[in-house]
Amino acid sequence: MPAIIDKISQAIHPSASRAESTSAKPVFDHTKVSVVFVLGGPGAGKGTQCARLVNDFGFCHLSAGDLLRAEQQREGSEYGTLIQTCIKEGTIVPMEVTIKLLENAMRAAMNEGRGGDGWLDGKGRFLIDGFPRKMDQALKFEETVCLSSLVLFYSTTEEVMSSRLVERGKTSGREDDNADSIKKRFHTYKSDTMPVIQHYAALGKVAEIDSSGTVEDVHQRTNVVISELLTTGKYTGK
Ligand SMILES: Nc1ncnc2c1ncn2[C@@H]1O[C@H](COP(=O)(O)OP(=O)(O)OP(=O)(O)O)[C@@H](O)[C@H]1O
Ligand SMILES: O=c1ccn([C@@H]2O[C@H](COP(=O)(O)O)[C@@H](O)[C@H]2O)c(=O)[nH]1
Repeated sequence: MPAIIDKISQAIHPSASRAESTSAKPVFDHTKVSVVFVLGGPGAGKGTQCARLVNDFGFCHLSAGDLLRAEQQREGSEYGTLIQTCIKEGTIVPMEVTIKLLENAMRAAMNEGRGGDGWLDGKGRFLIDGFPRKMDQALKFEETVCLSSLVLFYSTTEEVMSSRLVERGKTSGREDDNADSIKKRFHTYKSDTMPVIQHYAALGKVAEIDSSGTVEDVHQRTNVVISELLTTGKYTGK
């Protein structure tokens, strides 16, 4: 592992040993820990639906964007400025930072002693929202942290997403809910994230859900997919 990447890993998670972060096996066993990636364009409704799935199925919801914003705010973080610039410009933060934040958050959730079906006997279930945004992240996360079970892909038009973001921007306080950043985020989504969705689609691991309708409509469609995944261990799309 190059020195700069080692430095980033150690800074974000000082207790992680070098052996741990370079081990050949992923940290979590995917036969026990379910990871569902949640993708879609900016404003497609990922976070909104994840909140519903937490209630319905006891998932732990980890938003990569939220973790990065928290790291940006953390006193003493040496990545604050880097993260702030990437978010404003709609570009992607170096994968080592985001993957380490996700791994740490997953470990913390696994150690919390959560109850319920999905969390007994070393099991866990995670919604990883807004990640992986780029192929390098997808490959590295699955190699080192956990293999994913499914990609929930929320799709709608750019017009719908844009108007939702502009509306959200009136109260969100987010530095990227403005016309200039939104344009840049769409660009990154098309150039970097669409190939990730295509990659998983080729593996038969994508459930595409039209998120143009009401929150409730989208929620119902999502529940059909997740119920099948959790009952049978896979999603067939039938
Ligand atoms: N089906 C829907 N109909 C109308 N508004 C919606 C719907 N789903 C979400 N919204 C609203 O659209 C905005 C964006 O939704 P949300 O934050 O869930 O999107 P997101 O995909 O997580 O966005 P981002 O990637 O930018 O974080 C929010 O203000 C939310 O309340
Ligand atoms: O894996 C990721 C996820 C997010 N980012 C950066 O954060 C912003 C906001 O993400 P949201 O999911 O919309 O909250 C995104 O535009 C990226 O700049 C990232 O770098 N890597």
